[in-house]
Amino acid sequence: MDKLGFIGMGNMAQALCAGFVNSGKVAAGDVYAYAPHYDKLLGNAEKYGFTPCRSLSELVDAVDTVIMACKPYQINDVLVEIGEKLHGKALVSVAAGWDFKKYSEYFDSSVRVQFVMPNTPAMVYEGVMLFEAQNSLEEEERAQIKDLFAAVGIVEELPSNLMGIGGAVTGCGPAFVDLFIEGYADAAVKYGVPRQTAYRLISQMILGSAKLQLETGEHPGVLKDNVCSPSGTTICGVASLEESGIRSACIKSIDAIMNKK
Ligand SMILES: NC(=O)C1=CN([C@@H]2O[C@H](COP(=O)(O)OP(=O)(O)OC[C@H]3O[C@@H](n4cnc5c(N)ncnc54)[C@H](O)[C@@H]3O)[C@@H](O)[C@H]2O)C=CC1
Ligand SMILES: O=C(O)[C@@H]1CCC=N1
Repeated sequence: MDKLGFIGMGNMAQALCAGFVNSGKVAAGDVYAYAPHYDKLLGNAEKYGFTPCRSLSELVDAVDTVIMACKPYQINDVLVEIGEKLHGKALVSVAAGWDFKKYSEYFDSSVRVQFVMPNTPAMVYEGVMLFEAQNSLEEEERAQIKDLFAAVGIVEELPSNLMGIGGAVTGCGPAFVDLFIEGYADAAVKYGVPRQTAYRLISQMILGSAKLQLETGEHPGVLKDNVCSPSGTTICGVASLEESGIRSACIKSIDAIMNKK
């Protein structure tokens, strides 16, 4: 993989591009991007150092590996326009729902396809990069692409049938955690903590709690029990969250994604 081209330069593409370039895995000069609003693309090109392209065709001609990072509903039109040009290239798609099977309806094996479900913490190298096991990349090329994505987070391989639920939890999940940060910051502000201090304290608390679970491998219930002193304050908060059905709310949020038409 010498040159990398993004189709779409929105939130997810920017997180990946920033992570890839800042980690030193790819030189900014080897990254290209196309998005329909050229002025906006130019602004991002200045910010991240990639080369902006005026058309999809110009982008595909310039690169060896294409990262499909526009909205899922836009992909059909993109493929109608430049599908033929993708023959002989590697196509890494991060669009929800566009898995290997779906691309097989459009391409024969001359387009080498890999579906990856990333998440926005890639921007700070703390992402989760889910690789669909079924793919048609060449072995060495896949190892290189995995290595690239490993620069922005952990890489996990999942069978096709688990990519949907995996992506629901890790791809959408950052937004749910952000709601949690916002909610607890509002509570802290209510009791007098300045807002920016509140965000700093709460985000670090979440980061630390996640790290503690990852590094100890402890069951979350055990870690929760370690915070709840008998007759203490935490157990009162836990009881209140249980009354609000916190775990059920989490499960229902994923049901809502899985049942989306
Ligand atoms: N935002 C996230 O956290 C995650 C997003 N994804 C996937 O990434 C993809 C992009 O999502 P976001 O970055 O959030 O969306 P976004 O709306 O921020 O970005 C979409 C980009 O596509 C461009 N675009 C629009 N029409 C186009 C066309 N016809 N041809 C080429 N580019 C076009 C837009 O100008 C924009 O740059 C989606 O398919 C989504 O499923 C996957 C995992 C996480
Ligand atoms: O909301 C979305 O459609 C995308 C897919 C995963 C995260 N964001």
